[in-house]
Amino acid sequence: MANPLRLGVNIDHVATIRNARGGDHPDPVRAAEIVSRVGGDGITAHLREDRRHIRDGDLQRIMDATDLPLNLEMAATDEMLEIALRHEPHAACIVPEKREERTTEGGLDAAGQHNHLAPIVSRLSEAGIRVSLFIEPDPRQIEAAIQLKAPVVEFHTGRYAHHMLDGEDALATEELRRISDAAALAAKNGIEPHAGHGLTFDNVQPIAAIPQIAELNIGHYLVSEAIFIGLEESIRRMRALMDEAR
Ligand SMILES: CC(=O)[C@@H](O)[C@H](O)COP(=O)(O)O
Ligand SMILES: NCC(=O)COP(=O)(O)O
Repeated sequence: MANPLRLGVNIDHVATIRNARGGDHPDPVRAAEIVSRVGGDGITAHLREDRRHIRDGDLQRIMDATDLPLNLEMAATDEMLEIALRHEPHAACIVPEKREERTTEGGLDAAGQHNHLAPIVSRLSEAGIRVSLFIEPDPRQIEAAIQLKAPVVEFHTGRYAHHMLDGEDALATEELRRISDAAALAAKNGIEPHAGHGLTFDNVQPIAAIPQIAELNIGHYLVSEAIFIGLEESIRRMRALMDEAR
């Protein structure tokens, strides 16, 4: 039997809705509690430099509210390193960040930033935080992850998701093959492959079927569907689709 596939639920966009009115509602902590209740395997939250969704105070409240592991997505900056070391989440996923972007547009250039990333990865690892690098499914970036001694990589599935959405089947298949090959290469080198970004009920199964992938992190779509079917049902359906694909 293939390895079980974990579902990390990204609750950023609960906070996006909260921040639209500046108050406390809806509270991402309540979302984290629901994730825990319906069998999600972890919480993912991205503390952006501009705090457009998750805020500093959310991190400790999320960690206090549930026993689920927190995967903190963070840019490779001194500020974020200090925050991660203070909170000591289960995992830290280093992501590229541009203030003007609407969402995380691509993977981290781990290959081009070795000297900048190396001390950050070391400090997080020394603190017992499991480091993940959010990268494109590219052998060059996997080689960089090996050099950096990152135990985990998360492949950015945004390109695949866009091709699926636009009905570009051949391009989607090609990107799926890149992700599948990259997962095999990472696993062969002792790195645990994860994947995420832009995954939906319609496109999740081919990614979930890649046997080496151990975890999917999914957020925007789950929160969007929650408006219509509730967060519990949204997570349950995603979980069922993932299990079926496996
Ligand atoms: C890194 C990543 O993919 C997630 O953090 C997710 O997309 C939600 O955050 P943004 O939409 O702010 O990028
Ligand atoms: N790292 C990807 C993630 O956490 C969720 O991305 P999305 O589902 O919000 O696009």
